Amino acid sequence: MAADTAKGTATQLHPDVESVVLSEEDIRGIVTRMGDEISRDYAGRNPLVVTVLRGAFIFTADLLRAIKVPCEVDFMAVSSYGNGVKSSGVVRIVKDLDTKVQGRDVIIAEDILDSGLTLSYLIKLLQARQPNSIEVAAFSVKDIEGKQPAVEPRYVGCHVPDAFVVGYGLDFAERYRNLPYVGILKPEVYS
Ligand SMILES: O=P(O)(O)OC[C@H]1O[C@H](OP(=O)(O)OP(=O)(O)O)[C@H](O)[C@@H]1O
Ligand SMILES: Nc1nc2[nH]cnc2c(=O)[nH]1
Ligand SMILES: [Mg+2]
Repeated sequence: MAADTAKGTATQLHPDVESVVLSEEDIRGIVTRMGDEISRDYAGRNPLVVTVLRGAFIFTADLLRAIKVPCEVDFMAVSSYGNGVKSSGVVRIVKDLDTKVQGRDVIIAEDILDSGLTLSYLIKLLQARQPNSIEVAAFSVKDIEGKQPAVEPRYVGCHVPDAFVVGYGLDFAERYRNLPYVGILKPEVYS
């Protein structure tokens, strides 16, 4: 099966992927819309986009090019899933920002909001550095039945089902980040 048939240039579906949730074309539309929203809201300002490595590196690269107002970018690396499909419950800072956050309009760019642990932790950490404002741009939010997200991002790209998804920066044990689409990983790969 092809992962992106709409364009005619079909991408081959990875054998470990059960089904496609977002095609390359879907992703392009989502990121363009998010860039437009941010450009409108931040006109006349110079936001600092904080990329949450590693997962958000591809999303941020696309989002920055969709933002039409001057902006800066810096990188923070955190990890809580390690090589598994369940959060360890502990967010580990692997790399901190080089840029001063005090007085800045911060936009945290995240690839996925799942349990919300990572974003809750980051918001608290960056709030303590006294930014002028802090908002979240989440490319995807996982819909978990009966559970309200712990964080409400100002900018939401899309909702994904309650399954372990990979691609477009999202990994399992560091693999699949390079898939140009987002798909559900076959459970037999991790069970
Ligand atoms: O809402 P949560 O349950 O906290 O999950 C979301 C986080 O999990 C993933 O990061 P991971 O810890 O796998 O590190 P990675 O970005 O290096 O893959 C993802 O990139 C988010 O940052
Ligand atoms: N790759 C990946 N990382 C996650 N981190 C939290 N949820 C997910 C998910 O569904 N996929
Ligand atoms: Mg990961």
